[in-house]
Amino acid sequence: MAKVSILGAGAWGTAIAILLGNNGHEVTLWSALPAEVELLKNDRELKDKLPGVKLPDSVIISDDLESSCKDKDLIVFAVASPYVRKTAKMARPFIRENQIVVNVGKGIEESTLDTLTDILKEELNNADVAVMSGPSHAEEVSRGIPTTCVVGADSKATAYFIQDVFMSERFRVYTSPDVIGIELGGSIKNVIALAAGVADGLGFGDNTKAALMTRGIAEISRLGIAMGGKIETFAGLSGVGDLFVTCTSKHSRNRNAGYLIGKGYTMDEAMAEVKQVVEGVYSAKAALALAKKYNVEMPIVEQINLVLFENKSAEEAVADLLLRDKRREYSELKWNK
Ligand SMILES: NC(=O)C1=CN([C@@H]2O[C@H](COP(=O)(O)OP(=O)(O)OC[C@H]3O[C@@H](n4cnc5c(N)ncnc54)[C@H](O)[C@@H]3O)[C@@H](O)[C@H]2O)C=CC1
Ligand SMILES: O=C(CO)COP(=O)(O)O
Repeated sequence: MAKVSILGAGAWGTAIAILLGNNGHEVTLWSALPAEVELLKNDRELKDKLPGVKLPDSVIISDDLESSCKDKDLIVFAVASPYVRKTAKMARPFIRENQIVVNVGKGIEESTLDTLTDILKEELNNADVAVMSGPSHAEEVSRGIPTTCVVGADSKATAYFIQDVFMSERFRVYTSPDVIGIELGGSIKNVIALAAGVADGLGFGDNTKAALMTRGIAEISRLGIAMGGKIETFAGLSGVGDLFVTCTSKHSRNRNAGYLIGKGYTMDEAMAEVKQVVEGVYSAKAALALAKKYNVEMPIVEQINLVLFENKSAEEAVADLLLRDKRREYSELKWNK
């Protein structure tokens, strides 16, 4: 059994603590937020986000970062993306050489365009940093609903180790060397899910949703490949898999925020209503900046940025998407005559 610490005790960190506690590991769940620590210590349950699911008795709740990081086989970063760098800086003095760390958050830092594994590699410079992602809502993982994810790591040994720690009869883990592809799939699907939610809020139908998802994965793949990701990853769990779940699930924070925006809420009102982190809002500008940097067309990402940050009406954005210049579905496919 492994000694594991989870940094970040929101919905996802807590669901992972439940999974790994039930897998028989020695688990510590740490948070920087005193209210979160207090709540979990008192109730052994994240009542507002995962009601009715208790933490296993063995899981230790902590607000002490030093002891949480000391002598651990694995450190899981489950922090909302805007706080990953800050948390990594705080943890840095306590991270030993070659410490295995896995990011399970999904986002891109707006100011640097770094992925979350980039940030962890920079801030924890002696650590062995990996990523785990896939279609995995905390609400379902915490209840033992069958789920699959993929772990990306630079070394096979690290990927296999993390796979062993997480695998259970209800949580299947695949491995991959494509760290950047997994990071981008997980982050940018949130931006597409906002658009899918907007379409739902406007009262559009399944055709619209399927169009956004299909053209959305085309955008994600184009950017991901330009940045060194592999096409297979975007057809996999951290590509279409996560896009499907985020664009369609009642649990999705991004889809639900988009839905409210489609109904006429402002971005801030929608985020306040959803209450939990809406990562797509933080990643939208970064995705657009990456598209420009890598000279890749991302029209859905472009339009959702205009809706979120430039007050463009959602109806107008949809019309502009449909009336873009005519083109082939995939420019790589050519006629012989
Ligand atoms: N909720 C889910 O089903 C899943 C979430 N994720 C990803 O995991 C990450 C965390 O998501 P959730 O747990 O859902 O979010 P959440 O909103 O429930 O919790 C975010 C957590 O970030 C930390 N945090 C917030 N403000 C902070 C601050 N000022 N300083 C330091 N830490 C702070 C806290 O521990 C907080 O609970 C996100 O990147 C999300 O995309 C990935 C897979 C599933
Ligand atoms: O990434 C997630 C599930 O895989 C969670 O994000 P959403 O809540 O927006 O779907």
